[in-house]
Amino acid sequence: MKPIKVAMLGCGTVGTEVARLLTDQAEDFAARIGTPVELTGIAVRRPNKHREVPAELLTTDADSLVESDVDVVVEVIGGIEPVRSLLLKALRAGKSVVTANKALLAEHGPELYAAADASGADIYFEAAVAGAIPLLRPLRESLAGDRITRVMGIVNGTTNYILSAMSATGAGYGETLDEASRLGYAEADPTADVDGFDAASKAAILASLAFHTRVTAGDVHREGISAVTSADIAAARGLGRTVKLLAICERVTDADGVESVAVRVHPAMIPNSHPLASVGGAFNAVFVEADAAGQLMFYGQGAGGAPTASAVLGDLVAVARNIVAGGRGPRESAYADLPVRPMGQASTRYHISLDVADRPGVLSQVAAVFAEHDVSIAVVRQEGRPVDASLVVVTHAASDAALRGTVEKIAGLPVVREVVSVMRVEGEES
Ligand SMILES: NC(=O)C1=CN([C@@H]2O[C@H](COP(=O)(O)OP(=O)(O)OC[C@H]3O[C@@H](n4cnc5c(N)ncnc54)[C@H](O)[C@@H]3O)[C@@H](O)[C@H]2O)C=CC1
Ligand SMILES: N[C@@H](CC=O)C(=O)O
Ligand code: NA
Repeated sequence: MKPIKVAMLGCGTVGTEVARLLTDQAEDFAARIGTPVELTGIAVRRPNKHREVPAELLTTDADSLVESDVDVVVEVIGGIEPVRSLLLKALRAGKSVVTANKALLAEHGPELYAAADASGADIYFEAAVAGAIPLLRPLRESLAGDRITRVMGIVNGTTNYILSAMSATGAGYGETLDEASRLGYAEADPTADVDGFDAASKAAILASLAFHTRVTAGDVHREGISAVTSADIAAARGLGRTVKLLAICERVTDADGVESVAVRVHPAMIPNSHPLASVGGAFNAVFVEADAAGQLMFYGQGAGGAPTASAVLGDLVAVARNIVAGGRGPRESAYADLPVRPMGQASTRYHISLDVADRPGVLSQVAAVFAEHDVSIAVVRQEGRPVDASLVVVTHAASDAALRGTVEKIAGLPVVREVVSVMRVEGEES
C-alpha cells in the first residue's frame, strides 16, 4: 500500500516532539500501521526559527499544504482562526484530522464533526484533554456500553503546577507561572490557564463525550486560580485539606426523574487523604464514575511537549490504521441532548473563614444567616485572639445560589471584620 501522507500545522512545544518521534520511530510506525507514514510538510510562521526539523519540509503557506496531496492533517497550532478554516477545508476534502486543540473543539466541535461526517473523514483529539493520559478514547469507545454519571479531576497542568508550588514552598504566583511557561506547560496566552478557560474547554469536551450531549465552553461555569490567595491555602492546610482547580461534570436527576448535566471548573478544597490531593506538578488525574464499571481513575502527565506528542501520535496511528482498513473511527454522539443546568442549582459545600469581633453573640448572628438561607453547618471552629476572633465554618451540601447568598449577607454583618477565605469543598461526604 502507498504511504500515508501527513501534513503538520504548527511546530512549537508539541509539534517539535511530534516531528522528532515520527522520524525516530518511522520503522515501528510502518510496522504498526501496515504502511509507512510520510511527513510531507510543516506549516510554520517563521521557517528560520525551526532548525530542529528538515528545512525542506517547512512552509509558511498552511492553506496550500492542506490542499496538497495529503491523507491526514495534524494540527498543533492552537486557537480558533486560521485553524478552524484550515481544518474544515481538510475535513471537507476527506482528509482526516488529528488535533490537540481543546479551545477549538469546545467552541466549534459540532461544525468539525459534521464536516468529518459528510466526507467520511476521521477527527481524533486525545491530546486535547489531559495530555498523554488515554481518557477520551476510553470515554468514546471503552465506556460506550456504560452509563457515565460523573467525571471529575485535575485537567490543567499549569494551574496544578502553580498551586502545588504555592502549597509546598509558599512560592509566588508570578514566578511559578513563568516557570510553567518555560517548561512548555502553559498556553501561548497563559491567562487561558490561570483564568480557567483551558480547563473549561476540556470540561466541555469531557461532558460532551460522557453524556452524549453537546456541551460548549460557554455552558461551563468557570472560575480560575487568580483569586486563590495564600490565606486560602493556609486555611485549607489548617483543616487538613489542599486547594486544587477541579473540573466537575455531573449527570443530575431531579425529583421528577428529569436528567440534566452540570459542568463547572473552580478551585476547591479537597481532603489531604483524597487521591487528587497528591497529584502534583503538571500531572493530571481524572475520576470517571459509571453505573456498571464503578469508579475509574486516570493519571499521568497532562502537559508538556513529549507527553502531548504521545497522544497525538497514538491518534495518528489510529487514523492511519482506519485508512489502511478502509474504515473510520467513532462519530459525534450527541443523541441524549440533555439540558445544561445553571451553576446556581449545583449542589456544593463551602468553607468560609472569617475575622469576627470577639464578643458574645457573634456566633449566633452568623449561624442565623445560614439558617435563613436553609444552609446547614457541618463544622464550626472559633479561636479567640487579643482583639478579634477567627471563625471557620464548613457547610453541608446546599444549592450554590443559597451558599453565595449566605456569604454575601455574612460579609455585610457589622460583627464580621473580614471574609478571609471562601472556597468550595469537594471530595468528602456531604
Ligand atoms: N503544550 C502543552 O502541554 C499542550 C498543548 N496542547 C495544545 O497543543 C496545541 C499547540 O500547543 P503548543 O505546542 O504548546 O503551542 P506553541 O505556541 O508552542 O506552538 C504553536 C506553534 O504554532 C505556530 N503558529 C501559530 N500560528 C500559525 C499559523 N497561522 N501557521 C503556522 N504556524 C502557526 C507558532 O509559531 C508556534 O510555533 C495548542 O492547541 C495547545 O492547546 C494540548 C495539550 C498539551
Ligand atoms: N496549558 C495546558 C496544556 C495542556 O493541555 C495545561 O497546562 O494543562
Ligand atoms: Na489525553
